[in-house]
Amino acid sequence: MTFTQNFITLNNGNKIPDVAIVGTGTRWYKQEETAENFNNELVTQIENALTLPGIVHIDAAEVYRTYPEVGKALSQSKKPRDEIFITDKYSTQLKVTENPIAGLDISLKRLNLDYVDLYLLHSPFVSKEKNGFTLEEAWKQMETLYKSGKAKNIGVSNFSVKDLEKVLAVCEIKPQINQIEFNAFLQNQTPGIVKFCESQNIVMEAYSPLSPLQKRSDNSENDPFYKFVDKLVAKYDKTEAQILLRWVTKRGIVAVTTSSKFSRVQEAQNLFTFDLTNEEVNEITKLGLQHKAQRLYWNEEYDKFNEMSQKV
Ligand SMILES: NC(=O)C1=CN([C@@H]2O[C@H](COP(=O)(O)OP(=O)(O)OC[C@H]3O[C@@H](n4cnc5c(N)ncnc54)[C@H](OP(=O)(O)O)[C@@H]3O)[C@@H](O)[C@H]2O)C=CC1
Repeated sequence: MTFTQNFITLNNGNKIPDVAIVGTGTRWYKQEETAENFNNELVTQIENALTLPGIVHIDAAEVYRTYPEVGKALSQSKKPRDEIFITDKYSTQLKVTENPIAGLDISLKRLNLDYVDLYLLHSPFVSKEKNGFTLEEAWKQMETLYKSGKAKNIGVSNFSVKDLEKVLAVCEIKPQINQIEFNAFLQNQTPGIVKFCESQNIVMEAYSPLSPLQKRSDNSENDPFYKFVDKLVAKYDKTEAQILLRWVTKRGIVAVTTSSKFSRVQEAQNLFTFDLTNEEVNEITKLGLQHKAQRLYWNEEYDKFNEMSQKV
């Protein structure tokens, strides 16, 4: 079987692989980085992912404390650098390094890289009092990194319309990406964000794309959403996860997933061996919207939007 991979073109003309197959947050995330909690399982998972065909997209962040594992796996891989797409994020919420410019310099050294493919501000929760710089100043630093070539693309994460408007008002380089929580049970992390990003040509990345599988009610077998997904599983001979990831990509959004099982990492990289019809995509959207919002991250900040998150 020939391998195919899909890409989305960003607003600067660069391309991004449609799925990130190893997110190094969530199940791999650590509170602190010590020799004792070095995770060999994660190294193996990334090493295995790097043997897969095509460009392998890895999602990292300074706050995940996984640079030692990512760095080790990269150093042992024979995959050429231009077949690896590395995303990294500057931690705005919890101070790890002084500012984005200092942060990326440190992570490049630690990962033994000359550049990352995508650098994101991890959240919009930045203030002069807490961080020593404003959101607008943080974005200016991101632009400096872009111009220096240390970040081939730059973007943001968990940004609302209001946050993006602040950046758009001062930017010379528009964010290429907004990485948000997105899945059938949470179709707008914050009010109107999906349509706004589409109108601004800012590509979205969906973390927690498999939320409907991660957290499932006891009587889900009678639920029309899962019944429809199972019908597609039988029709295409794919897993539930592949159906839901493919739906995200059919919505024009990059899926950011992860797994402790290599078979699932492989399934995610082999996502483009089938297609969903427009009717099927619309039906998943519609049945998903009938669910109440299921938000797994940034609850304190965004639970207030739960009702609006399932209105598009
Ligand atoms: N910018 C941000 O603020 C955030 C970014 N992220 C990024 O996104 C990445 C992915 O997020 P995450 O929420 O983990 O992504 P997913 O929604 O893809 O969930 C992955 C989890 O789903 C499980 N899973 C996979 N297939 C199935 C299945 N068929 N049934 C049940 N469970 C299944 C996996 O378990 P198993 O290991 O058993 O396969 C794994 O623990 C993170 O690692 C991080 O890099 C995440 C959160 C916030």
